[in-house]
Order: sequence, then C-alpha cells, then structure tokens
Amino acid sequence: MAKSILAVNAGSSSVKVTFYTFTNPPRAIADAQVSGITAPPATFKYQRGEFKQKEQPQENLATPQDAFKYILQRCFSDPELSEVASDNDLAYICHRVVHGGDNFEEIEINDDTLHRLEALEDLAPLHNFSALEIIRLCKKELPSVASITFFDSAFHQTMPLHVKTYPINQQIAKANGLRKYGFHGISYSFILRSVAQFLGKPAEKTNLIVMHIGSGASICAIKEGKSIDTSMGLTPLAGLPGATRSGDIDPSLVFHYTNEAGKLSPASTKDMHLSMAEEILNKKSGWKALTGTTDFSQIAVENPPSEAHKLAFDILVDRILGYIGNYYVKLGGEVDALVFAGGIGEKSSLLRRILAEKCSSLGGVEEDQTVKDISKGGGKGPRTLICQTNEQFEMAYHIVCSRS
Ligand SMILES: Nc1ncnc2c1ncn2[C@@H]1O[C@H](COP(=O)(O)OP(=O)(O)O)[C@@H](O)[C@H]1O
Ligand SMILES: CC(=O)OP(=O)(O)O
Ligand SMILES: [Mg+2]
Repeated sequence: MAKSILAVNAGSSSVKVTFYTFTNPPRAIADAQVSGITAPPATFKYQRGEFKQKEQPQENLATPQDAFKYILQRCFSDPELSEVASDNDLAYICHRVVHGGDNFEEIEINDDTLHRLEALEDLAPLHNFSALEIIRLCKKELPSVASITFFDSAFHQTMPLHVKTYPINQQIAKANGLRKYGFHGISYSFILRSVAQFLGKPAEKTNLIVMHIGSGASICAIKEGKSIDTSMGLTPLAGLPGATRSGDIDPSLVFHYTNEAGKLSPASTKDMHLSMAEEILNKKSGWKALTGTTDFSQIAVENPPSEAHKLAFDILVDRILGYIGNYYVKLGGEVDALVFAGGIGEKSSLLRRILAEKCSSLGGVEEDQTVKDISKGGGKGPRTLICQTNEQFEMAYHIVCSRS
C-alpha cells in the first residue's frame, strides 16, 4: 500500500492533524483535532470518511504536545483506519512552524536544521516551541519518517523593504534580524490559490485583503498574488488582538504596566525564557484579559453577557477596520475580494455582518464549500468571500508537488 502524509498544524489554541494519500491532489484519509487548549476542557474532533466524532477527553490536554500525543494514539489505534497504523505507513510528516526567520523554503529536519530552528524559538513564543516539541517527539517516536517543516513567515518574503523595516538603528536591526516577518502564510497561500481559482483568475493577477481571524489573528494585503503587507510583525504579537495577545499597543506601555516594571527580573518559564512583559502581552492579554474567556463564540453574540464582552468585540471590529482601510488604499482600491478565514472568520457570521456593514463605503461588501461568496451590493466594489482555510492541505500539496 502506498504510504501516507501526516500534516501537523500546531496553532496557539489547537492542534490539527490530517492524514493524506500521497496523490496529486492529496486526499484526506482522516482528520483529527484538539481545540480549546487555552479554554479547558479541550475538545477532540475526529473525522474519517463519513464517520464523525466529537468528545471531551478524560485526559488533561493542557499543551499542544499532549494534544498531539493523544491524537496520534487515537488515530493509530482506530481499527477502521487501516491505512495508518504505525510509522511504517507514513512517507512524510509536515509540520507548520510559525517563525522561519530567513528560511523561505521547506526544510527537512536533521540535527543541524533542528538546532537552527531552535535558535528562533523565542520569536514565536506561543508557537515555535510547541511545533519543535512535536518535531522532537516525532523524531523519537517515529524515527523512520522524514519530518519537513513549512514556515508561516515565508509567504511574506515579498513585502517591500520599506514595509519590512522598523525605523530603528539599522546595524542592530540587521545583526539581530529585527524586522517585520508576518505569519499565517501557509494559510494565505492556500487561500490565494483557492480564491483565485474560485474567481477564475490567475493567482498572479489576483488582489485580495485576507483576514485570518482565529486565536491568533492577522490580515494580509495581496497584490498580484504577492504579500505586500501584513499586520503581524517581528513576532505574532503585533497587529490585531487575539485570544491571549494584546496586538498593537504603544511599546512604552511595557515600562508603565506597574510601578515596579523597571525593576522586574525576566521571568523565564522553565522552557520558554519569556520576559515578564512578553509573557503578559502574549499569554495574559487579549480576550482572556478583557472577558476571562479565550472562546470567541462567547463574545461574538447578539446579546453579549457583559459590557466587557461587548468591548472585546468592538475592539476587534475597530482594529480590523483600521487594516482594511489601510490595505484598501495600499492596493489602490483595486481589490478583487475581501476574504474571511480562520476559526472566527469562518464561523462568526455576526463579525462578518458587522464588518460588511461598516465596509459598505467600499462599494458592497457581505457553508461547506472551500470558498463561498457572501457579497451584497450588486457587483459594485470587492466581493466578500469566506474561505475554509486548510494549512494541513497546503503543506501536503507542496510535498506531493515537490517530491513525487
Ligand atoms: N461559532 C463561532 N463564533 C465565533 N468564534 C468561534 C466560533 N467557533 C470557534 N470560534 C473561535 O475560533 C478560535 C479558534 O480558531 P482557529 O483558527 O482554529 O485557532 P488557532 O489559532 O488555534 O489555529 C477560537 O477562539 C474559538 O473560540
Ligand atoms: C501565527 C498565529 O498566531 O497562529 P495561530 O492563529 O494558529 O495561533
Ligand atoms: Mg491557526
């Protein structure tokens, strides 16, 4: 039997895993995810063909590594999933790694490349560490299978220099790699291809404003198939707020957070070496700080349970609008579509409706297909689309295209 591809997407609140056939295009054999890692109890969802299952595991799945181990054990022990019962059935494992630094192409993991990626761990504190833990686990538990990493940041390498550059001392910036990188690029790459196909245009002639709104949220301006700007920066903290992230703030806020702030010693968690400020802004801010929940489905409701929930919703709408206006102007008003994606972008019709209403000045802005048209406005202005993004597919597709 032909071997399969295992694609792993460790997000900040979820681990999504899909097994694919080694065919062009890859076909999903089974799909498993653990979501709500930051809002326990976590939920396990499993799909194999027509068979669907959803449950709350007894085990405490508090980290992406726990979630991955659990998923693997569930899939390998499913008697109906005969295609993948052990590492012998796998040709490749693809891993989404959020921060790739100056690596733009996929990388096959060996001791040397793993060390190089370990050097980037601090730059995506909610992501790279977990992805690398999963890679280390695969190396140990599935040693015969090659692990290939794909980088979220690679898609944004086309951003112009004046967009990528922070106006700080350039010697220090260059020596330390301090620039805008941008993330969610595997998702943007999938969305660009799917939406261009849907619109019947070549990707290299397609202009989009894409919103990937999940536990981490970002927006990307795509001109003629290339990223020209995106809201995340050196790290995924910049730009829009998220489940536990502040998004953009005045950087000086850090020095005024407490009277003691200047005196704090760095709080290094055992494995991640985060400074206290980084930890607060990455893990203790966003929806969690405002409302106590990281579950946006409790916030995006017609009658919010508290003023704080309403405020959280209004903040997200306001920040997204700021970027849409910015990118609409940068694209010279030539936008084929505004695209909603990511857990919140795909599922919250309320967020989409409010944003569409507020974007009506752009000329008319408004489920189980990959791309769905929800435009209103009689053909004036950009169309509004929902795209069910699929980072696992994107990685498997690249493997099939480049290695078969
Ligand atoms: N119906 C819904 N309405 C609003 N938000 C939702 C809904 N369903 C899921 N979400 C939110 O989507 C987010 C997860 O998005 P996802 O893109 O899967 O996250 P990750 O960052 O882990 O990849 C969570 O914050 C969850 O609360
Ligand atoms: C980059 C990022 O924030 O990813 P996610 O939304 O999957 O957490
Ligand atoms: Mg994600």
